[in-house]
Amino acid sequence: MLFRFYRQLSTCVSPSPSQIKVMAAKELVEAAVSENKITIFSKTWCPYCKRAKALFASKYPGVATKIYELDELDDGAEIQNYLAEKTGQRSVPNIFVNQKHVGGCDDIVSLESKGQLAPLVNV
Ligand SMILES: N[C@@H](CCC(=O)N[C@@H](CS)C(=O)NCC(=O)O)C(=O)O
Repeated sequence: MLFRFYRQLSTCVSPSPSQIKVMAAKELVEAAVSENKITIFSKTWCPYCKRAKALFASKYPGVATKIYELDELDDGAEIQNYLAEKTGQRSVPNIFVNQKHVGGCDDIVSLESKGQLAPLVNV
């Protein structure tokens, strides 16, 4: 009886392994966005991600860019879920420039073509 009570209590107060993964994903995203000038949440096989990574590499080669390949991370699904919650965007690439969410590939291609990406990068 007492054992069952303690077991129920511990499931209430200590997070489950899946809850821990969700919390870790949130922490990773928040730390990545706050610590890096450019952060790209990507997937290795995604053509839009390849285009976005190539754009930053060619136009802003000297700017530190942190890339997370979600398909290579254990908690990639949780990171993608948290990004959807945080930004309203589920697709990759999901890109942040100087802590600002700028969207996906089409968004940065459009900003770059209008000369509006450089001011965000070079603040
Ligand atoms: N218009 C978006 C298209 C991005 C897109 O369709 N990405 C696909 C991968 S290529 C995606 O996120 N699919 C859902 C998923 O992988 O969970 C952009 O320019 O970034």
